[in-house]
Amino acid sequence: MASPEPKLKKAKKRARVNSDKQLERLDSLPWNSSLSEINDDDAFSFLIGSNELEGGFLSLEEIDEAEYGLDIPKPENESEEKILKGKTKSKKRKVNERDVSSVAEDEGGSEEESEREEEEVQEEKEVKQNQKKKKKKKKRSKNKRKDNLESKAEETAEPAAVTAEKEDVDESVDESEYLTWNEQRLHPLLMKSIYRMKFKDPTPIQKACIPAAAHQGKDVVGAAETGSGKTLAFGLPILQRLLEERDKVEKQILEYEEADERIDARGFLRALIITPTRELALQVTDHLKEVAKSTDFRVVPIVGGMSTEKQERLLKARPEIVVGTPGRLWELMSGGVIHLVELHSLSFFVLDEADRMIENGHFRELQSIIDMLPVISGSVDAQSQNTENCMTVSSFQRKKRQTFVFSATIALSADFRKKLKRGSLKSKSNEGLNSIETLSQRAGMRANAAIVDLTNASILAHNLEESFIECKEEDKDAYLHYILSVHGQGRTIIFCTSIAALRHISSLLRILDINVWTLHAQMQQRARLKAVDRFRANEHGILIATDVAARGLDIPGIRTVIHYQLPHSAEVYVHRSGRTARALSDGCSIALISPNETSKFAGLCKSFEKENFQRFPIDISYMPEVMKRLSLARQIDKILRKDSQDKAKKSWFERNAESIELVLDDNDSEDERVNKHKQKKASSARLKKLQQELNTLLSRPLQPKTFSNRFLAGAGVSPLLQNQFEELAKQKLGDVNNSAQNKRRRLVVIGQDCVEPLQALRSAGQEIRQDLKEITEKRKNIENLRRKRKEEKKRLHDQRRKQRKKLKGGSE
Ligand SMILES: Nc1ncnc2c1ncn2[C@@H]1O[C@H](COP(=O)(O)OP(=O)(O)OP(=O)(O)O)[C@@H](O)[C@H]1O
Repeated sequence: MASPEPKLKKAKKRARVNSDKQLERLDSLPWNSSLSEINDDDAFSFLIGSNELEGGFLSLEEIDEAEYGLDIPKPENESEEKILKGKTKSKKRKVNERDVSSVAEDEGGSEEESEREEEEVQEEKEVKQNQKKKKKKKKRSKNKRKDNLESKAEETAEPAAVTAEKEDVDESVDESEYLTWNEQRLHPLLMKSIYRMKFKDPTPIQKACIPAAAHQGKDVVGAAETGSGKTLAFGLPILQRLLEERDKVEKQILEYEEADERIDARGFLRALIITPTRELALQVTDHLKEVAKSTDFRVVPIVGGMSTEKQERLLKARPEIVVGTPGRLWELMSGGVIHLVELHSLSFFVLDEADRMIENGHFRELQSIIDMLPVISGSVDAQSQNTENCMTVSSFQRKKRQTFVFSATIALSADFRKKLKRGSLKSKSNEGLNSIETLSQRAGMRANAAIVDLTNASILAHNLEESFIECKEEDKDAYLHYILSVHGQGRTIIFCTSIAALRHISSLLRILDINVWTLHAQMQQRARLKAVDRFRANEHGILIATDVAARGLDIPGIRTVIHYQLPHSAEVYVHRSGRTARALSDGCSIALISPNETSKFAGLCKSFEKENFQRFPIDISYMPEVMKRLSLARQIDKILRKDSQDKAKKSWFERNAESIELVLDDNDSEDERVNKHKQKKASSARLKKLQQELNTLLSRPLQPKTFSNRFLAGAGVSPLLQNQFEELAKQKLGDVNNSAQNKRRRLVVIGQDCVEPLQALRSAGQEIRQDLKEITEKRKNIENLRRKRKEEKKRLHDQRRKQRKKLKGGSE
């Protein structure tokens, strides 16, 4: 056996090499193994003081130092290891050393040895003096921190809501209004944010997820209706545990007096949150930033459509929480961006809107990202992999990490609800790779994950009133115009399935002097964000969007969602409709259903287990006027479209000619040129005339056909309508030529006190509630009738032909 002295010296030397920055850094990590000595049985006990924690944090043994480029000296025996555990134990260490050297003395050491000892004592003195100097310097800041921590320690004994850092909390906050948060035992800094955001109670999904995720360290599969606060259901546990970790480390410094001050849990990627759309990633980032405002944790979005260089710069600052879309994340990961590749520090992996992730266009990149994650011990996937592959998965790779999988519509995916009820996500071997279960397992979801399904049978938000309008395809524009002009209150989103339809209606509505913003995937990211921002800023804004806006977009005050075209799946319908009736508010959705969408609609109703939807009430007396305006708008649109197509065609020719240095000859004959000129003039005159006509119509309120001026002074005219007419009188209607000004004035509406669609729907009552079975039945009957008529027609036709043939044959 080697004598203890040389080893001791070696170790001491190493301990003195605290100028080695990397080592210092590792020492200061919150998962420093020295901390786990507090309770040897439970490496995490120092974090939460109990054994209930099942994962989420790393201990030093779990880090692959080589991956961090850290050259960490290997301890040769236990005593040495203790010394290496840093300055925090220098006091203990000195006692040990003295013991060891006294043993050496007893054993009778040589002169050389005693010289060495003298040297060591001298060195020790020097170190001591330095430390004393440092100590004085540090004392003041330490005392300050001690005060903070002591007060925090006292606070943790009390419920969080009562004890939130009082000095920082706005005095006007009445904490008694937030008592329901007590059970969640959230960190005072998080409670501070909750007070600021005025969230009086946790939502049901938050109530269910926070204890499991934050206090028991469990993985979570969460399903709850749209707008139910799922972001914070995973966001709060992440921040809670990062804060707990930070506090424990700080407490640790206090306990070990000479501990190194440079405790910095920052600088490692701790949480990676993946969302299917850029807007959602940005929104989740903002939401988490808002909650993390009082902490020093950084949240950064990594999404496509924005400068990669800028995002790389953001990542160089090593934020703890990254929220991103699969495409850009994978681009940076595969490009070797260090912060995204060093995933051994990752404690949380979140799939928001998980069911969307497994659809085409996301899955491949997501799978690649998941394959980059270190394998977790205890995960369903690891269990199966270990048996097959135990030689290749080394122990350091098996990390503790929590996986959260959330969506409003998880339960709609095949058999998922059954599995949720069974309480197991284990997939059958024959299931496709792109199922949520397989994905979750690959991401390291453990078998004992908490499964929280709070969705009701219909999956739809409970504050949502749903309705539909049955109409011909070509009448959809008229009904849309009706809803926006007669009711147009609050923010409205109109969803289209195709970009062509989006362009068509946005153009028509703009001609009808209705201000709209658009949002679709072919737009530049900057324009997309601008559209959302402007929509958000306008109380009565109208956004026409494709399904890029269907998921997650959280804009308060959206009162109405209109499905101009039905989506391809029930999930998308739920998410689209879920842009309204969020959190504590209500809202309504209106689906415009053309004859060839009826069976799709019936299918939707079936998946939501809904027998009946309400028919949206229409006052048909407005329709003649609506149609008149619409017809003018369509004509204008046609002319404008043709004009812009001609221009585009012309400029295309010119551009191409230019690129091959061709001088374009005007081949048209004189007659043709004159003709073209005449046509152009006629079309612009017609355009002007149509615009004038439309402006005249738009300059007065939309009137029902039966409306008569003699009712103006009488009862039955609402104050609002009265007001509008009075204003109209002032405006001098004759001045219709001043169209630009008129446009800005935008006097829409209204004969119904401008009731918003939800109100109209509610006040229309039960009478219009329509049994869907009845609708389908009716439609079937109509189709049968049509078929019979067709058959009859054919039969008659054949009969006549036969007769003619007969007659012909007879005459011959
Ligand atoms: N405890 C709470 N009390 C009141 N409002 C809350 C609470 N928690 C979150 N909210 C608010 O509710 C809104 C919806 O939250 P969030 O976007 O997280 O819903 P979601 O369940 O993720 O919806 P979706 O499924 O559509 O993505 C947000 O504006 C959020 O600020």
